[in-house]
Amino acid sequence: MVPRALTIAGSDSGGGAGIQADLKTFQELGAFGMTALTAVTAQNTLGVSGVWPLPPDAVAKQIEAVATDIGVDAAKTGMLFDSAIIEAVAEAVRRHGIEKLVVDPVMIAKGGAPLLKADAVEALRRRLLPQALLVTPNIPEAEALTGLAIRTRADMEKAARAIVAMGAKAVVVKGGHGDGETADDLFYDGARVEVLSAPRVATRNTHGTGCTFSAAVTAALAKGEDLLDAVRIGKAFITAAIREALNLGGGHGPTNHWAYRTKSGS
Ligand SMILES: Nc1ncnc2c1ncn2[C@@H]1O[C@H](COP(=O)(O)OP(=O)(O)OP(=O)(O)O)[C@@H](O)[C@H]1O
Ligand SMILES: Cc1ncc(CO)c(N)n1
Repeated sequence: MVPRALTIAGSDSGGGAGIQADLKTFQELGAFGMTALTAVTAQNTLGVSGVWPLPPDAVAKQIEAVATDIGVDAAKTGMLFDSAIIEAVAEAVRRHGIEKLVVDPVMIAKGGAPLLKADAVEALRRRLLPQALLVTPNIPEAEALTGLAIRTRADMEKAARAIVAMGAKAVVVKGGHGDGETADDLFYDGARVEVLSAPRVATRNTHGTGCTFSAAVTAALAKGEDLLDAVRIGKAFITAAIREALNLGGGHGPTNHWAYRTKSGS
């Protein structure tokens, strides 16, 4: 069987984040990629200059079109923009029985542009998290979801436990925004805590790191990996992509989506 992976996310014209990052990652990992577009952004490495959301019905219809014909082994969500789109996605995921769902709770782009309305955090928490196999917040997103301040490893774990208590089966709180020697992510599935660690790369080319990581986990899940193995594959994929970053644009450049394939083992 061909592994089938769906991304429900926004378009990044710059190609480093959003559905573009997701499709490239799916392809690199040998999963057949499909998309349900939530919004179009005009964006490059310097920032976001425009956002045009799609009607919630258009998002639901895209999910229905692919789920009822091609089938979905695993799906991820990225930029969802507002609570009406979140409601439509939550309902479509439930109706089509998509069980391997990775929720990347995208809120703010690297340059500070909002990709989710402030009043939609509640809808994310109430409607989508209970359906998630995995939620992948960065530290500011974990703080917004839980209301906790996160400074230490113990704080990351406390937030992870709170997110699982909201109904998600598992969570990875990503430590990319820290400043230590290593970029450490904390995994919790209601039973065990695992820290995934990689050397921190000194670079500003980190546009789309979160999208790429969650897409790699989704592709691995579509291929039948179990959850913690899929998260480890995601970590290896993003670490290679950051280490071999492409120096494109004048701001936060994209990661290198082919590095895991071409550089692994080196
Ligand atoms: N400089 C870095 N060196 C190594 N790993 C990093 C670095 N920055 C981020 N990572 C890793 O990349 C993954 C994505 O984490 P990050 O916190 O950057 O996501 P994010 O903020 O959601 O990204 P974005 O919003 O730009 O898509 C995590 O595994 C994190 O540890
Ligand atoms: C469309 C889109 N989704 C997600 C992110 C977060 O990196 C972004 N910058 N743009």
